[in-house]
Amino acid sequence: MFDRIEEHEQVLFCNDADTGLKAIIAIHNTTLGPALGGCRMRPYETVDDAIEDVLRLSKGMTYKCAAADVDFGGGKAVIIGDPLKDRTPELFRAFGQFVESLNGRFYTGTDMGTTPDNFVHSLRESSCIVGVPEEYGGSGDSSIPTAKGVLYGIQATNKTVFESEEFGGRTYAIQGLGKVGFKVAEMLLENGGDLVVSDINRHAIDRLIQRAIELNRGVKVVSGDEIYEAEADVFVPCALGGVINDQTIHKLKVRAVVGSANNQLLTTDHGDQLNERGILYAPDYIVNSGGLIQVSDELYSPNPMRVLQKTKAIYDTLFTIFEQADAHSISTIKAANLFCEQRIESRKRRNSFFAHKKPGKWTVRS
Ligand SMILES: NC(=O)C1=CN([C@@H]2O[C@H](COP(=O)(O)OP(=O)(O)OC[C@H]3O[C@@H](n4cnc5c(N)ncnc54)[C@H](O)[C@@H]3O)[C@@H](O)[C@H]2O)C=CC1
Ligand SMILES: O=C(O)CCC(=O)C(=O)O
Repeated sequence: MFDRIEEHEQVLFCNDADTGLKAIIAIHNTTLGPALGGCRMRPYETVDDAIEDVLRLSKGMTYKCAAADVDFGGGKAVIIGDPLKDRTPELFRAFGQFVESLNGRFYTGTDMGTTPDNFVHSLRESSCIVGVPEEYGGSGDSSIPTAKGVLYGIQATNKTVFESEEFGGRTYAIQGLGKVGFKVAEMLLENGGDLVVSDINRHAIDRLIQRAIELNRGVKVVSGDEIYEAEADVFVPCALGGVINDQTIHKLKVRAVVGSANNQLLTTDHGDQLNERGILYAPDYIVNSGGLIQVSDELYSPNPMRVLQKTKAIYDTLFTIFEQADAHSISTIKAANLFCEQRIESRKRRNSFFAHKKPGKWTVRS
């Protein structure tokens, strides 16, 4: 196990027989601050799959925090269970108790399979819960800034590939129409984009079709694997990770990949392969950092305008990464990783300098 967790600082297995909670919390790196990352719920086939997912996701958060320049480090949690059946208040309370046991080393909120309402129950047990509804003192649904960030990412990518940041006149293949994907799809439709979409949940598809009718637009629905070979300009993965892999990469007909899904590339090599195929990859953890930007901003008094301003920076950060990749003839994911690793390294000195006791620095809610 120690070989497997490599550079991760801590992995906590949480087991509560009464509520059926089986969760894993992984803290990857706390150089920049306490770990922060959402909690995913999935009916993982094996515990091994859950471990793999939480290790990859928490590492991604370390890079995401560095890219977004926030005072948090990388962590993430996964709950092994079916979001359609197992999301009981008791289970989320038990989860909150485990989060609290980490004594401020880990902050969490929503991710795939969970909603802000679920964490209202965790909040009864822990002060380290972010992104709960405004009426509970949180910053609310973090998928809203995440989706806006994806739109900024698409603009920057369109400008680089098509020399115009306009959304209209282009076709987007969106995989996953959940909290983030639906909002992205809706905004693209509103701005003249054409859509090819897929989701394993029929209800999610029907909801988008309904919205398209309201907007006097149409959407093309494809099933499962067909999304990879869709005739589109941009692939927008908004569901699971690892979707750019040996089986899918040769199917892509798009000129760019920009989406919210965490860990879209199965390996860094797949970033090189996209590069070789002339497909511009906008690194996931930069594009999807809007939610992190919002929840990390809970350190300060609420200000949605400030969050929007910080989310807009995704556009500029992407240009910096595209330029660095170009200048050094490396893939965009390698350029992004280097950018983040240098930022973490430069902060080590700052964070090791003892100034004075700052009890409030990471107090999200007193
Ligand atoms: N919620 C947020 O603010 C953030 C989400 N992300 C990432 O974005 C992705 C989506 O997150 P959410 O929208 O919050 O999740 P969600 O659980 O609300 O939605 C996911 C959607 O993907 C669909 N889906 C699952 N497997 C699929 C497949 N094989 N093909 C097509 N559709 C499939 C589900 O049916 C669901 O509609 C995840 O990878 C998540 O980690 C990243 C940053 C922040
Ligand atoms: O969006 C959130 O609530 C936290 C950030 C996160 O987990 C993510 O960006 O994947």
